[in-house]
Amino acid sequence: MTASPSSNRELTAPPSSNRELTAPPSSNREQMKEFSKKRSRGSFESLPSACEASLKSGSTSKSDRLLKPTEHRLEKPNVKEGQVGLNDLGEGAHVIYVPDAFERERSKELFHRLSSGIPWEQKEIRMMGRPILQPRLIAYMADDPSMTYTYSGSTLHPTGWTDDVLKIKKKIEEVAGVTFNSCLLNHYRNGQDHLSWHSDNERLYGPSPTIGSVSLGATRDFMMKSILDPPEKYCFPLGGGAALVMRGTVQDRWLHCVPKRARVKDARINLTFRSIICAEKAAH
Ligand SMILES: O=C(O)CCC(=O)C(=O)O
Ligand SMILES: [Fe+2]
Repeated sequence: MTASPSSNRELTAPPSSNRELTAPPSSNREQMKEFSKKRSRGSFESLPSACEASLKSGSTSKSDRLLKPTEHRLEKPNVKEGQVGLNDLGEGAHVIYVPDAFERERSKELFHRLSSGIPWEQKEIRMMGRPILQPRLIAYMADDPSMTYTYSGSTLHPTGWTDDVLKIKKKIEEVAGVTFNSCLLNHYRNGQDHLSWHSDNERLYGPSPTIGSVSLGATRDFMMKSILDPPEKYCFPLGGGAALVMRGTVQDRWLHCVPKRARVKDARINLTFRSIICAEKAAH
Protein backbone atom coordinates (compact mmCIF):
# COMPACT_ATOMS: atom_id res chain seq x y z
CA MET A 1 0.00 0.00 0.00
CA THR A 2 1.45 3.37 -0.91
CA ALA A 3 0.80 6.33 1.34
CA SER A 4 -2.32 8.11 0.24
CA PRO A 5 -2.56 11.85 0.97
CA SER A 6 -5.15 11.17 3.63
CA SER A 7 -2.87 8.78 5.42
CA ASN A 8 -0.01 11.28 5.43
CA ARG A 9 0.08 12.57 8.96
CA GLU A 10 2.96 14.97 8.46
CA LEU A 11 1.20 17.40 6.15
CA THR A 12 2.16 20.95 6.92
CA ALA A 13 -0.30 22.56 4.52
CA PRO A 14 -3.04 24.67 6.13
CA PRO A 15 -6.22 22.78 7.05
CA SER A 16 -8.20 24.16 4.09
CA SER A 17 -5.91 22.72 1.44
CA ASN A 18 -5.44 19.60 3.54
CA ARG A 19 -9.20 19.11 3.53
CA GLU A 20 -9.14 18.94 -0.26
CA LEU A 21 -6.90 15.93 -0.01
CA THR A 22 -9.51 13.94 1.84
CA ALA A 23 -12.58 15.29 0.03
CA PRO A 24 -15.05 12.53 -0.84
CA PRO A 25 -16.01 11.66 -4.44
CA SER A 26 -18.23 14.32 -5.98
CA SER A 27 -21.60 12.52 -5.58
CA ASN A 28 -20.76 12.02 -1.96
CA ARG A 29 -19.73 15.64 -1.73
CA GLU A 30 -23.18 16.75 -2.95
CA GLN A 31 -24.85 14.75 -0.19
CA MET A 32 -22.51 16.24 2.32
CA LYS A 33 -23.19 19.79 1.13
CA GLU A 34 -26.87 19.09 1.69
CA PHE A 35 -26.05 17.80 5.16
CA SER A 36 -23.97 20.89 5.78
CA LYS A 37 -26.88 23.15 4.71
CA LYS A 38 -29.24 21.31 7.04
CA ARG A 39 -26.90 21.88 9.91
CA SER A 40 -26.44 25.57 9.17
CA ARG A 41 -30.24 25.90 8.94
CA GLY A 42 -30.36 25.01 12.61
CA SER A 43 -30.94 21.28 12.88
CA PHE A 44 -28.85 20.62 15.96
CA GLU A 45 -30.50 17.51 17.39
CA SER A 46 -27.18 15.77 17.77
CA LEU A 47 -25.44 18.51 19.71
CA PRO A 48 -25.13 18.58 23.46
CA SER A 49 -27.89 20.79 24.86
CA ALA A 50 -25.64 23.60 26.10
CA CYS A 51 -24.01 23.98 22.68
CA GLU A 52 -27.41 23.72 21.02
CA ALA A 53 -28.79 26.66 22.98
CA SER A 54 -25.85 28.90 22.25
CA LEU A 55 -25.78 28.01 18.56
CA LYS A 56 -29.51 28.62 18.12
CA SER A 57 -29.21 32.01 19.76
CA GLY A 58 -26.32 32.76 17.40
CA SER A 59 -24.04 33.53 20.33
CA THR A 60 -20.84 31.79 21.23
CA SER A 61 -20.49 33.43 24.63
CA LYS A 62 -22.76 30.96 26.42
CA SER A 63 -20.80 27.93 25.28
CA ASP A 64 -17.55 29.81 25.93
CA ARG A 65 -18.53 30.19 29.56
CA LEU A 66 -18.92 26.43 29.81
CA LEU A 67 -15.42 25.83 28.52
CA LYS A 68 -12.30 25.52 30.60
CA PRO A 69 -9.78 28.24 29.74
CA THR A 70 -7.29 26.17 27.78
CA GLU A 71 -5.15 27.58 25.04
CA HIS A 72 -7.03 26.49 21.92
CA ARG A 73 -10.38 27.71 23.20
CA LEU A 74 -9.07 31.19 23.82
CA GLU A 75 -7.64 31.17 20.30
CA LYS A 76 -10.63 29.50 18.67
CA PRO A 77 -13.97 30.15 20.35
CA ASN A 78 -15.77 28.26 17.55
CA VAL A 79 -14.43 24.92 18.80
CA LYS A 80 -17.04 22.81 20.59
CA GLU A 81 -16.11 20.85 23.67
CA GLY A 82 -16.54 17.09 23.41
CA GLN A 83 -19.05 15.75 25.94
CA VAL A 84 -18.41 12.87 28.30
CA GLY A 85 -20.13 9.75 26.96
CA LEU A 86 -21.57 9.41 23.47
CA ASN A 87 -21.13 12.34 21.06
CA ASP A 88 -23.37 12.09 18.01
CA LEU A 89 -21.60 14.15 15.34
CA GLY A 90 -24.38 13.50 12.82
CA GLU A 91 -24.63 11.39 9.66
CA GLY A 92 -23.59 8.20 11.43
CA ALA A 93 -20.42 9.57 13.06
CA HIS A 94 -20.05 8.81 16.77
CA VAL A 95 -17.37 9.48 19.35
CA ILE A 96 -17.39 7.92 22.81
CA TYR A 97 -15.38 9.95 25.33
CA VAL A 98 -14.53 8.53 28.77
CA PRO A 99 -12.00 10.85 30.50
CA ASP A 100 -11.44 8.48 33.44
CA ALA A 101 -11.52 4.97 31.94
CA PHE A 102 -8.40 4.18 33.99
CA GLU A 103 -8.04 5.46 37.51
CA ARG A 104 -5.34 8.06 38.11
CA GLU A 105 -2.73 5.92 39.89
CA ARG A 106 -3.15 3.05 37.47
CA SER A 107 -2.74 5.31 34.44
CA LYS A 108 0.43 6.87 35.94
CA GLU A 109 1.88 3.43 36.58
CA LEU A 110 1.07 2.33 33.02
CA PHE A 111 2.58 5.53 31.61
CA HIS A 112 5.90 4.90 33.39
CA ARG A 113 6.02 1.25 32.44
CA LEU A 114 5.27 1.92 28.78
CA SER A 115 7.70 4.87 28.61
CA SER A 116 10.63 2.66 29.54
CA GLY A 117 9.37 -0.79 28.54
CA ILE A 118 8.69 -0.29 24.83
CA PRO A 119 11.28 0.02 22.05
CA TRP A 120 10.16 3.47 20.85
CA GLU A 121 11.46 4.57 17.46
CA GLN A 122 11.61 7.90 15.68
CA LYS A 123 10.86 6.98 12.08
CA GLU A 124 12.09 8.71 8.98
CA ILE A 125 9.21 9.35 6.64
CA ARG A 126 8.88 11.12 3.28
CA MET A 127 7.27 14.55 3.09
CA MET A 128 6.82 16.12 -0.34
CA GLY A 129 9.43 13.65 -1.57
CA ARG A 130 11.95 14.59 1.13
CA PRO A 131 12.94 12.50 4.15
CA ILE A 132 12.05 14.00 7.55
CA LEU A 133 11.96 12.65 11.08
CA GLN A 134 8.47 12.08 12.43
CA PRO A 135 7.65 14.62 15.19
CA ARG A 136 7.01 11.90 17.80
CA LEU A 137 8.12 8.36 18.63
CA ILE A 138 6.12 5.30 17.68
CA ALA A 139 5.76 1.57 18.24
CA TYR A 140 3.42 -0.90 16.58
CA MET A 141 1.94 -4.18 17.87
CA ALA A 142 -0.43 -6.70 16.33
CA ASP A 143 -1.70 -10.27 16.58
CA ASP A 144 0.34 -11.48 13.61
CA PRO A 145 3.63 -10.43 11.90
CA SER A 146 1.78 -10.24 8.55
CA MET A 147 -0.28 -7.29 9.85
CA THR A 148 1.97 -4.54 8.51
CA TYR A 149 0.72 -0.95 8.43
CA THR A 150 1.90 1.62 5.91
CA TYR A 151 1.40 5.38 6.18
CA SER A 152 3.37 8.45 5.14
CA GLY A 153 5.51 6.20 2.97
CA SER A 154 6.75 4.08 5.87
CA THR A 155 5.82 0.44 6.54
CA LEU A 156 5.55 -0.66 10.16
CA HIS A 157 6.19 -4.29 11.05
CA PRO A 158 4.42 -5.28 14.26
CA THR A 159 6.00 -6.69 17.38
CA GLY A 160 3.98 -8.99 19.65
CA TRP A 161 1.83 -7.63 22.48
CA THR A 162 3.26 -6.77 25.88
CA ASP A 163 1.24 -7.71 29.00
CA ASP A 164 0.51 -4.06 29.82
CA VAL A 165 -0.74 -3.27 26.31
CA LEU A 166 -2.91 -6.40 26.35
CA LYS A 167 -4.52 -5.21 29.61
CA ILE A 168 -5.16 -1.78 28.08
CA LYS A 169 -6.59 -3.48 24.98
CA LYS A 170 -9.03 -5.46 27.12
CA LYS A 171 -10.32 -2.28 28.74
CA ILE A 172 -10.78 -0.31 25.51
CA GLU A 173 -12.52 -3.32 23.95
CA GLU A 174 -15.08 -3.11 26.77
CA VAL A 175 -15.61 0.61 26.10
CA ALA A 176 -15.81 0.15 22.31
CA GLY A 177 -17.80 -3.10 22.33
CA VAL A 178 -15.54 -4.63 19.64
CA THR A 179 -12.22 -6.52 19.57
CA PHE A 180 -8.99 -5.13 18.12
CA ASN A 181 -6.03 -6.94 16.55
CA SER A 182 -3.45 -4.16 16.18
CA CYS A 183 -2.27 -1.03 17.94
CA LEU A 184 -0.26 2.02 16.91
CA LEU A 185 1.44 3.66 19.88
CA ASN A 186 2.52 7.32 19.76
CA HIS A 187 4.92 8.86 22.27
CA TYR A 188 4.73 12.67 22.31
CA ARG A 189 7.88 13.76 24.17
CA ASN A 190 6.50 17.25 24.90
CA GLY A 191 4.13 19.86 23.42
CA GLN A 192 6.30 20.24 20.32
CA ASP A 193 5.62 16.66 19.26
CA HIS A 194 2.37 16.48 17.34
CA LEU A 195 0.24 14.66 14.79
CA SER A 196 -1.20 16.49 11.77
CA TRP A 197 -4.76 16.41 10.43
CA HIS A 198 -5.53 12.99 9.02
CA SER A 199 -8.15 10.28 8.98
CA ASP A 200 -7.50 6.59 9.62
CA ASN A 201 -9.44 5.48 6.58
CA GLU A 202 -6.95 2.96 5.18
CA ARG A 203 -8.36 0.02 3.27
CA LEU A 204 -6.90 -2.53 5.63
CA TYR A 205 -9.41 -1.47 8.32
CA GLY A 206 -12.41 -1.89 6.00
CA PRO A 207 -15.33 0.55 5.72
CA SER A 208 -16.42 2.57 8.79
CA PRO A 209 -13.77 1.21 11.17
CA THR A 210 -14.04 1.48 14.94
CA ILE A 211 -10.84 2.90 16.45
CA GLY A 212 -10.25 2.90 20.20
CA SER A 213 -7.71 5.23 21.81
CA VAL A 214 -6.22 5.30 25.30
CA SER A 215 -4.11 8.19 26.61
CA LEU A 216 -1.51 8.16 29.37
CA GLY A 217 0.63 10.99 30.78
CA ALA A 218 0.25 14.67 29.89
CA THR A 219 -3.09 16.01 28.68
CA ARG A 220 -3.19 16.91 24.99
CA ASP A 221 -6.03 18.31 22.90
CA PHE A 222 -7.47 15.85 20.41
CA MET A 223 -9.08 18.00 17.72
CA MET A 224 -11.66 16.89 15.22
CA LYS A 225 -12.70 18.78 12.09
CA SER A 226 -15.50 17.78 9.74
CA ILE A 227 -14.73 17.79 6.04
CA LEU A 228 -18.01 19.60 5.45
CA ASP A 229 -18.03 23.16 4.30
CA PRO A 230 -17.94 25.10 6.60
CA PRO A 231 -16.19 22.59 8.82
CA GLU A 232 -17.24 22.02 12.41
CA LYS A 233 -14.62 21.49 15.07
CA TYR A 234 -14.54 19.63 18.35
CA CYS A 235 -11.92 19.37 21.05
CA PHE A 236 -11.54 16.39 23.38
CA PRO A 237 -8.87 17.06 26.02
CA LEU A 238 -7.27 13.64 26.51
CA GLY A 239 -5.64 13.32 29.92
CA GLY A 240 -3.99 10.31 31.54
CA GLY A 241 -6.47 7.43 31.71
CA ALA A 242 -8.84 8.78 29.04
CA ALA A 243 -10.46 6.55 26.44
CA LEU A 244 -11.95 7.74 23.16
CA VAL A 245 -13.65 5.66 20.52
CA MET A 246 -14.33 6.84 16.96
CA ARG A 247 -16.89 4.78 15.10
CA GLY A 248 -19.38 4.77 12.24
CA THR A 249 -18.59 7.32 9.53
CA VAL A 250 -16.00 9.29 11.54
CA GLN A 251 -13.05 8.28 9.33
CA ASP A 252 -14.98 9.22 6.16
CA ARG A 253 -16.38 12.54 7.33
CA TRP A 254 -13.95 13.88 9.91
CA LEU A 255 -10.24 14.55 10.27
CA HIS A 256 -8.42 14.50 13.59
CA CYS A 257 -5.08 15.75 14.89
CA VAL A 258 -3.02 16.42 18.03
CA PRO A 259 -1.68 19.96 17.54
CA LYS A 260 1.48 21.42 19.08
CA ARG A 261 0.94 22.99 22.51
CA ALA A 262 3.82 25.21 23.64
CA ARG A 263 2.69 25.13 27.28
CA VAL A 264 2.91 21.31 27.52
CA LYS A 265 6.33 20.28 28.83
CA ASP A 266 5.56 16.68 29.75
CA ALA A 267 5.29 13.52 27.72
CA ARG A 268 2.17 11.70 26.65
CA ILE A 269 1.58 8.21 25.28
CA ASN A 270 -1.42 7.37 23.14
CA LEU A 271 -2.42 3.92 21.97
CA THR A 272 -4.84 3.63 19.06
CA PHE A 273 -6.31 0.16 18.70
CA ARG A 274 -7.62 -0.92 15.33
CA SER A 275 -8.90 -4.05 13.67
CA ILE A 276 -7.25 -5.09 10.42
CA ILE A 277 -9.77 -6.97 8.31
CA CYS A 278 -7.81 -7.08 5.06
CA ALA A 279 -4.01 -7.43 5.32
CA GLU A 280 -1.98 -4.98 3.22
CA LYS A 281 -0.50 -7.66 0.97
CA ALA A 282 -4.01 -8.83 0.07
CA ALA A 283 -5.20 -5.22 -0.34
CA HIS A 284 -2.87 -4.55 -3.31
O1 LIG B 1 -2.53 10.73 19.89
C1 LIG B 1 -3.74 10.69 19.65
O2 LIG B 1 -4.60 10.97 20.48
C2 LIG B 1 -4.21 10.34 18.26
C3 LIG B 1 -3.43 9.27 17.55
C4 LIG B 1 -3.95 9.03 16.18
O3 LIG B 1 -4.83 9.68 15.70
C5 LIG B 1 -3.35 7.99 15.35
O4 LIG B 1 -2.39 7.32 15.77
O5 LIG B 1 -3.84 7.77 14.25
FE1 LIG C 1 -5.54 8.85 13.82
